[in-house]
Amino acid sequence: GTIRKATCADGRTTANAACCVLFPILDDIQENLFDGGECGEEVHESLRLTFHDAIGFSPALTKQGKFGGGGADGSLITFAAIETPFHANGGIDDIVDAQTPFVAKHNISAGDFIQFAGAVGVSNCPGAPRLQFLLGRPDAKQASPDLLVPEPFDSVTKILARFKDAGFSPNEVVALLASHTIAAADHVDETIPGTPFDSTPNIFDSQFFIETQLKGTLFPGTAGNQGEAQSPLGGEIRLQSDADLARDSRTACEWQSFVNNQSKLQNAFKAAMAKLAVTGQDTRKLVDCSDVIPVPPPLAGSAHFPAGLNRRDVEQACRATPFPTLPTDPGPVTSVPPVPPS
Ligand code: HEM
Ligand SMILES: [Ca+2]
Ligand SMILES: [Mn+2]
Repeated sequence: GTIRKATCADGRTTANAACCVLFPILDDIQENLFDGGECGEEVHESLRLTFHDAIGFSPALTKQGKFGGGGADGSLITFAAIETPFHANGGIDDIVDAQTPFVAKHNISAGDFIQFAGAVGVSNCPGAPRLQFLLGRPDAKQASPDLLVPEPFDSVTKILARFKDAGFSPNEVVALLASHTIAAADHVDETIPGTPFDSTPNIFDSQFFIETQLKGTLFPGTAGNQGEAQSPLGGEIRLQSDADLARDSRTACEWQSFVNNQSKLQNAFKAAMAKLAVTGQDTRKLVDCSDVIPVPPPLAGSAHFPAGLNRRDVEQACRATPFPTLPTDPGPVTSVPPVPPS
């Protein structure tokens, strides 16, 4: 049949007239939440929020006759008073507080807003895929139960079991963790807020998968923090869970496969995020508004070992395939600067 496009009030077009409501929200959040279209702190936190909202979904609990959570239903905003104090949600109150006025101001459910803001935010990051966005999640009726969000001190077995319960395979877990390429931690080591997980926290590249495979040699701040492992670079922080997933036989080869393979990285993250964003939702009732999401800028830079490090620093964990050959960044060993708060 003919593809009929809707022309919205401001002249922009989208596949479905129901999606027109999103353009004013897009403009508002780009300007007033993401500081004019940056891939910075608010984008990183908005992406983390898509996960913490969606993963509140447990068919295993439902089977026991308990409420298993509504998944990507906006409960983290609607029932913020209950969910933000959960231990694994540490620090999430910042972005919940920042997003709540936008939900109130626009005619959109909290569940839709969280996933829309995540998809728009990711589009500001060079090298990212253009994420899918479906519109129409109903309001959450109940808060998520506690203990469904993975912790950085959980074992690989526990993490994979939690994701399996929510519907995700080990390969999908690894793909979702590409999110940590545009990420920093404020609360793992409270003395060094804004410390990134890779050397390029504003670029959606494979440096996270390279740098997590390097031998850990230092703590960027204090030692002894729960859920932290040694990192290979000053100014960079490593989660115990990321260190373990990079080295576990169930996940190591998939982890390594993203190194210097931008198209696989983009496709796998896009597919896994499409699934995450509708966790617990009836997709037959949602409208595809993906064409409202901006096209991300292309990748800037290419895969490399950070200055001073090379393949001898790799802790090879995938037995099937050798680590890809990469150049070392020229120049003296440097320390990664923090993600500025804004
Ligand atoms: C094994 C699963 C995971 C664990 C244990 C985990 C743990 C963490 C921790 C501890 C932080 C630091 C929070 C802080 O101190 O500020 C963090 C940050 C982040 N996480 Fe994860 N995470 C996991 C999976 C995911 C997934 C699936 C996504 C998204 C799809 C995600 C997106 C992010 C982002 C974007 C940040 C950075 C937030 C910021 O820069 O403010 N994480 N994660
Ligand atoms: Ca990066
Ligand atoms: Mn942060």
